[in-house]
Amino acid sequence: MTSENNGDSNALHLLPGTDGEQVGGLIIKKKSQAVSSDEQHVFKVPQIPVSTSSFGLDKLAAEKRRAQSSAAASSSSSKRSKPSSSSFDDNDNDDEYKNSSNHKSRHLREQRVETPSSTRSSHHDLYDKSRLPPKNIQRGVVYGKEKHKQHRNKDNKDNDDDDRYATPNIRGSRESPSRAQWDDDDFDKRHSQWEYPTPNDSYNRQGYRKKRDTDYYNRKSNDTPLPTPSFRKSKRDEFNADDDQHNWEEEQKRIDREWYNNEDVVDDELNPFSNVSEEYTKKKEQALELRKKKRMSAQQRQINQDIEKWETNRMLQSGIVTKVNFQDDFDDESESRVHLLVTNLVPPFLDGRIRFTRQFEPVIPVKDPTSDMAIICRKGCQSVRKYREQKERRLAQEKFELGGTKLGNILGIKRRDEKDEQSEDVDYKKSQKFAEHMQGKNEAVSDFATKRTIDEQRKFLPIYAIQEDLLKIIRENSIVICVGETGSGKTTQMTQYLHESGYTKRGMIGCTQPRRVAAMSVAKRVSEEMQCKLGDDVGYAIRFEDCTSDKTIIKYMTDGILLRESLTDPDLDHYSAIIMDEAHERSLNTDVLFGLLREVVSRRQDLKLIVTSATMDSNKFSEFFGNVPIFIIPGRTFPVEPFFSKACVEDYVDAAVKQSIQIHLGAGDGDILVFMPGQEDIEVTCEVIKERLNDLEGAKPLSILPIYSQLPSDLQAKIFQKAEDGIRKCVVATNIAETSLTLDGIMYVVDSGYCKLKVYNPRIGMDALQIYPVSQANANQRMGRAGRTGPGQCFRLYTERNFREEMLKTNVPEIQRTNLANVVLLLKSLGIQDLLQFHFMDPPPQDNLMNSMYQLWILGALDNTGSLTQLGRQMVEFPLDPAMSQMLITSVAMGCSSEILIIVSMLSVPSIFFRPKGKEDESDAKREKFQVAESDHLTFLHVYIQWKKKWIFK
Ligand SMILES: Nc1ncnc2c1ncn2[C@@H]1O[C@H](COP(=O)(O)OP(=O)(O)OP(=O)(O)O)[C@@H](O)[C@H]1O
Repeated sequence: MTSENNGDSNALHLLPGTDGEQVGGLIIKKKSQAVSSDEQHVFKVPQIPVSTSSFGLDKLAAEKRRAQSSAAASSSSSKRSKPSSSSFDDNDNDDEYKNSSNHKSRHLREQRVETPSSTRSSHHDLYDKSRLPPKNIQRGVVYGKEKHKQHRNKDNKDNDDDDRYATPNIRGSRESPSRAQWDDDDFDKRHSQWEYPTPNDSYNRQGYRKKRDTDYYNRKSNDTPLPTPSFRKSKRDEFNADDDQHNWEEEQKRIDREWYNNEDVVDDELNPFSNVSEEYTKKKEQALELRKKKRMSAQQRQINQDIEKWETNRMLQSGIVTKVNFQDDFDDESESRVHLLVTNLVPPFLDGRIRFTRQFEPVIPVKDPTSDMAIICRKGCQSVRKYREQKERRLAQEKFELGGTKLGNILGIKRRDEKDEQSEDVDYKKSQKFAEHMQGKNEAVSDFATKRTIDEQRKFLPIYAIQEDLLKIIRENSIVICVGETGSGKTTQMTQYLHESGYTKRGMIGCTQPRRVAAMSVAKRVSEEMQCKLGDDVGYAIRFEDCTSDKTIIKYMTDGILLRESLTDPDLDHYSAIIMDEAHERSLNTDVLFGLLREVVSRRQDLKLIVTSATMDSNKFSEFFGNVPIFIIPGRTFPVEPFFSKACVEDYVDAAVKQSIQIHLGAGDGDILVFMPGQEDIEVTCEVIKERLNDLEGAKPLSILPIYSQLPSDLQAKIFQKAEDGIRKCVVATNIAETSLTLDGIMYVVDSGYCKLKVYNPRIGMDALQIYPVSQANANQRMGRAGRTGPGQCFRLYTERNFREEMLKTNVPEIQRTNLANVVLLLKSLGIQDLLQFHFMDPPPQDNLMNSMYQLWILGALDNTGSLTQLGRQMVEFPLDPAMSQMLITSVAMGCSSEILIIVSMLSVPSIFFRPKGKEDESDAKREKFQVAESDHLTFLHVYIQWKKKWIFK
């Protein structure tokens, strides 16, 4: 087009201005004027609005205008004659073009003669609708709105700039906006847009339609072909009366208004909602949505949610969708993500290059993990499980007990008799006064004890016969291993023999025991034999309880106490002789004491060390101490007959109950001692025995007594007392009654074959109490509790094959299976820097040792070289776990030592909260009153403070 224009004067298109004289519109300059030939062509952004046609229609229009003006000059009447379709179109288009600039004002509709139409117009339709009954009118309006909406929505997709690009109407004979023509406008009916001469890119249906409609309504009357008779005119003629005509006109106006309100209103001025902002509309829509939602009932909402969930689930299941709310999940993930910086801090002295022990592999306290007994103890006892479930159910039922409630009163359900409960109440404050209970003289039960004097009883013991030989060998050797049957008199008699031989003139005779109860009960027995008050010549010392005095010459104590004493008195100068009793138990402290005492004896020639042991360990002990002599005490006090189970017992509680009842009902006089692994087993056994005896008619009464370490001391002491009215006693105990304990009257022992052992788990750094089969040595010790004051029987709830093939000969030493933090701290404080140089009878495994050292390093007790720090040195002084002693020391700097002291003290004794059987709920409720939500430790402190307040008040 540009090349054409270059040499043509017509290339300068001057469009006429609005007043005719003024040149207006777009002026397209010749290219030669605009740019020099050598200048490079630069495309410019087209000016909008531009009314020129890219197809040269503007030029065509100009030509036509010229032709028109000349034709008009020749014949003015030709204007009125029916033009050819093309000329009419062009003329029409031209007018529209002229009016396009002020088209806004054209939308005001005036009443005028309607263009006749071959088909019914929309206006006509509306008129018809107005004549319908009101119901139909309303329906019709609604229908019209909807229909119109559809059109509008369709049209809105198109360009809105139709006013700017007001394309001339070139539709030939379609001059009437009739319904038929409206329908014909449908683009689908066209073959192509290009069928029409103006393929204006801004052309669109709406624009076209609006243009056409507005043109139609605003066209001057003389633009309408006159010869066509007016439809309205003919209608109006039908009204004869003036009133009718007036009504008709009013009705027409109303229809018109309605039409404007409902039809395609293109002018914003007429649109009452044109000034409404989008924001307002949005708000309104949201409010409407909300209202809709609110109206939905909760039930319906839930149903909808469920349906939605179900659909999502189906979609996921079918595999169409693999993930829903991926973005949400992602957000949640990012919100909950926590960045952790994990630093593996290892002290230099634990870098793996240094060896600390000769024992590298951990030791499992079972001979064969696939053996029957090992599997049974892993599975746990069925009776215990069942009882636990029943108990929980019963407690749940009790919670919903109706007695005492309003509903219960209505139904006539009475509350349980509170008086009965009160009468069962025990004064639990007295419970911890163990020593008081041990002060009174134990009443003899057996013939052996009742019919013989103490002297006679002593002389009856196997050890009495070899007294001189024993004393001789002790005199000649610093260390002697003494082996003898259970009950032969090692624990009670040797101390007295040494005293009688004059060893107490140079110092005390100390006797260590692995268990507290044993230390107390044996001291009590010896004090009786020596006819002195417990704590005077004969006393005992256990943690937190020292029952000795300046006069004490024979001191029974736990091995931990002697170990502590070795810290302050490394050569144990207070002692002239030390008996390490029950050495085969291989407690942690005993093993450490072995190493220490070995050194002490080498330094002190006057110190005598006697180690008592079961037969199996004697050689090992002898070798450890340098092939020292082994002294064997021949014979036993009374025979004990062992009975093995014929088949392997799975439910040891049930078997023990049956065996105990059988003994009680069928066997001769004598008390029963049942060995169980733990507290829960004991409780269940006691309960089931009681239940079954109650069910039996004519069964003799039985005094059932439990004993375990967490039981208050007064209840523990009950096992040493004679049962009321001389009825049979049945003691159900853990292995705390296994060694050194003499319960007068025990003739029958029932051994479950299992015990609980503390086993250290290096992965979690903690000790755990787990059930394991006992060793043969333990089984013999258990059997030995019978036959001390008379012949006895031992019922073993395992087969002989179990005993021989599945049980270890002796215990796995505690040093090989527990946390060693305290031991390491102790050894370091004793100056043993290199643990390899310490003489362990059985060295601890590498993992246990390393973990314990790491724990101490974390607590600040060891430095980077593995040496004891100042803090570590202070920590050794406390008979506490390293963590607790560190807490206590740190509290001084933080000014809260009095509070921490209380907490640590309460943590170091058996639990202060006692849950009596059958009163667990009551006990828990009382405990809750003291509960401090933040911490159990603060709960302890709170309990103490409350107790102190009450005590001061009293
Ligand atoms: N409280 C007691 N009542 C009656 N007799 C007792 C009592 N204590 C000990 N005896 C008697 O003393 C004996 C020796 O007991 P002792 O504890 O010294 O034996 P032991 O050889 O140490 O046995 P174990 O190795 O089992 O500890 C018992 O067999 C028993 O006859």
